[in-house]
Amino acid sequence: APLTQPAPSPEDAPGRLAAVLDRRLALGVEVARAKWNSGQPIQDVPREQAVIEATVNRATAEGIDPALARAVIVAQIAASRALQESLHADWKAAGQGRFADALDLGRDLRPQFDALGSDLLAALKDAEPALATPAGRRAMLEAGDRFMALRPAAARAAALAPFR
Ligand SMILES: O=C(O)C(=O)C[C@]1(C(=O)O)C=C[C@@H](O)C=C1
Repeated sequence: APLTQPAPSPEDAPGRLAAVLDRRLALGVEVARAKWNSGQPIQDVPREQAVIEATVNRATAEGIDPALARAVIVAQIAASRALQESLHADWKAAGQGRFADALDLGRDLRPQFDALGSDLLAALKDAEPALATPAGRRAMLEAGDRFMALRPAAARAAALAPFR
């Protein structure tokens, strides 16, 4: 997020959730760089299934509506894919070479996704009551547009689809 982005206030649960969603997209940028170097496909279906299953199981254990948790994580994975595809298209058009400083997907990045998953569920649990109301969903969409303003439009739209 840009340095000018105000931090969400403690009582702003949709803002906190939007901030976590933007951090997840920031990880997607790093994944896009790793996969650009390795030539690995952007989509990894077994990994997606594992992330979704872990999220739904933990949500259930923590008293979060599992259907909400599933919809949110499925949307964030779609957003990450859209972001990575957009970046690869840009890099292809620009004739971008290999990145000298990309992180390692398995060793560095997937553990960061797993760690961020805890923050995502904590923020989702706090935002859950607001998200049950039209005003809360509106606040979520506004916060998402602000926090993800600099991400590709397709990624932002996919990330926010469950709140429309
Ligand atoms: O872990 C990866 O390989 C990613 O690209 C991240 C991610 C995700 O959002 O969790 C997105 C797309 C892949 O299909 C699998 C998982």
